[in-house]
Amino acid sequence: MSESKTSRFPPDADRAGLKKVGKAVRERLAANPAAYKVPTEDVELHAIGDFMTPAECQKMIELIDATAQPSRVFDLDYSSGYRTSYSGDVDPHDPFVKKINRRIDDLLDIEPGFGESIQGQRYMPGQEFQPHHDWFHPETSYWDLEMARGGQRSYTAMVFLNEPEAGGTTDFIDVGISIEPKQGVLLAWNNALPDGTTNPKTMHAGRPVLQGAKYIITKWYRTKPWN
Ligand SMILES: O=C(O)CCC(=O)C(=O)O
Ligand SMILES: [Fe+2]
Repeated sequence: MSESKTSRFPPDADRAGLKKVGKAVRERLAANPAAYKVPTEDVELHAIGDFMTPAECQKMIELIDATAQPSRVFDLDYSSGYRTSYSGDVDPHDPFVKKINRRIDDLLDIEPGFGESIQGQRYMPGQEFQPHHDWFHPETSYWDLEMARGGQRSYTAMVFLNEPEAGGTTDFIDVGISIEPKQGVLLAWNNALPDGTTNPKTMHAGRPVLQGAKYIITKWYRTKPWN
């Protein structure tokens, strides 16, 4: 990276916040018999089955279809092919969306204000989300902005709303884990290590859908109130 810039925020900004959120969620999920810990040392990754009912998933799919726009990954635009799904914030004031939001906050025991708005995504055949980290990288153009409005991304929660006929797995590339979409299943992972440093091994991808469609919701949590 040739660009050099001065930042108000060091690369490990938010280390204490990441450590604190990680500890709270770790304790919460350890006490939840419905939370299955995916067996790897590299990433704190849990799956919770039947987190949303089939009827709730269907309702969310309809909201996504009503709002979907080409996805943007910050300064990478749609045409870059990095993230080719359709996405959009489902209406955060909708009572149904609020209910699901509260349920995710409660599952993880993260303060409600720390979560970004739920984002819906729809992938059609050929569409994908290429390998990336959900945590913000210090050398990006939006680093200072994001550090100032909520801080680093701490936890990610994602729910599979349906099952594409082929493709569309969520792969943790460095860990060698590939997760098949299963309706109603929530995945949650810590973007940091227990010491509060960001975890490079959280690199993951939404692989191309080969047949059918894939619908998910994602909610990213910060370390401070987000707006
Ligand atoms: O579609 C997927 O499986 C991954 C989505 C994802 O990585 C995200 O929303 O941050
Ligand atoms: Fe992601």
